[in-house]
Amino acid sequence: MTATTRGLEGVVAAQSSICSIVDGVLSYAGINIDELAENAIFEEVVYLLWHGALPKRDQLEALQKQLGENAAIPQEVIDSIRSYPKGVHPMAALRTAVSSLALYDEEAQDMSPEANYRKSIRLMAQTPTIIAAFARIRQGLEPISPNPSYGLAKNFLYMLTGKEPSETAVKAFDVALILHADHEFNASTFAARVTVATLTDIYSGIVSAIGTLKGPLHGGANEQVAAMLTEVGSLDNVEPYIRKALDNKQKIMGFGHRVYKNGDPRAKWLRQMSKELTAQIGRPELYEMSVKIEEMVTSEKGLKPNVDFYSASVYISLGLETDLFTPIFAISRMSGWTAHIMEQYENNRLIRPRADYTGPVNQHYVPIDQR
Ligand SMILES: CC(=O)SCCNC(=O)CCNC(=O)[C@H](O)C(C)(C)COP(=O)(O)OP(=O)(O)OC[C@H]1O[C@@H](n2cnc3c(N)ncnc32)[C@H](O)[C@@H]1OP(=O)(O)O
Ligand SMILES: O=C([O-])CC(=O)C(=O)O
Repeated sequence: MTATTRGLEGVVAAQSSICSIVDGVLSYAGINIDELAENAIFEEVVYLLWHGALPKRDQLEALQKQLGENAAIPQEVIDSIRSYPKGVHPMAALRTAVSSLALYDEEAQDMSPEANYRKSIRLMAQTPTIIAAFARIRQGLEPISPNPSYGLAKNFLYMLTGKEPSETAVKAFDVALILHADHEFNASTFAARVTVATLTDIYSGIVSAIGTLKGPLHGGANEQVAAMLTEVGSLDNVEPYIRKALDNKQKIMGFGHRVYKNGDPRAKWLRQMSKELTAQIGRPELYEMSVKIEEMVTSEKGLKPNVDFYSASVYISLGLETDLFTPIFAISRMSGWTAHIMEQYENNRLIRPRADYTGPVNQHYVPIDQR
């Protein structure tokens, strides 16, 4: 048997033509993420991940129309969301609600590529609606129906508040969605691929992915960064807070990465957005604290911020509740998860590694009274 690689570090598990990370450069279907963040809208990126090429105008308009038309969720799912305990984490609510979508999807078990594409559209369109509905229901408010004429970013912000979001907020949110859309074999995407490689349905793959993204070592880190900023509280407290955390060998959330050792190319975009947006809302200290944390963690540990670090202050600036940060990541990553699931089905082989057994050997069954 081959040597064990802890955490599968550096292991190439399959071929993929969706997303690459080469020498620290992140590209979707060969297009540098910087160009996409600068020029694209999220729906173009969704199309790019699903089809491997940017959409022409009519193709983009068709996708936007399909996403708009499919954004409403079945009444049964809304009713079930009403029954969830109000205090549960929104990622747990999302995981359950996405699972229940499958119960009302007549195509849930149809494994044809066409049906899986249609389900990908529905999952992409309905995820923001589920999250916004849960966020309102837990506050005792009525959910707001999606507006089919709005883009995905605008619609989500609108469904949360019932108010037309500002252009700045929509643009910032859209860029954040682009930056989080895919990241080759990250843990949640890999979980989705392992799941569907048994030839189970797409919903099962997405439920695995949501459960995996939730963890604080992965997508859950953005919420933890927000908690850290609150605990730090002031610029003066950064030094003692981070010193104590490092002395106690605590992980500083939003730092480090399995693949990027010289910095995450998405972080600079979020850093700049954090600078601008925190100034706009009159809370520049959130950015200043973040920069000071970065300086300290980088100089003491050599660790750079990942995508989750500055996204926290960006989302705080957009007025979003902190426990919605990871579900927002899920909205974006739904595009990548579904792209990877469809790619897995196209060229499937069961994913089944081996374990290096380290337990006792040559043991015997001992009757219960003699143990
Ligand atoms: C979207 C995303 O998923 S991005 C990642 C989001 N997660 C986080 O931000 C959580 C904080 N970061 C981490 O826990 C890690 O850096 C991970 C999980 C992202 C990557 O983990 P790995 O590739 O396994 O790195 P690993 O844990 O081996 O780190 C190497 C060393 O750096 C340390 N280290 C890594 N990240 C951090 C951190 N954020 N704070 C402090 N020390 C850290 C480790 O403790 C380890 O030290 P050691 O060699 O003395 O034991
Ligand atoms: O790739 C990873 O390990 C985590 C990550 O940055 C992502 O999923 O965006």
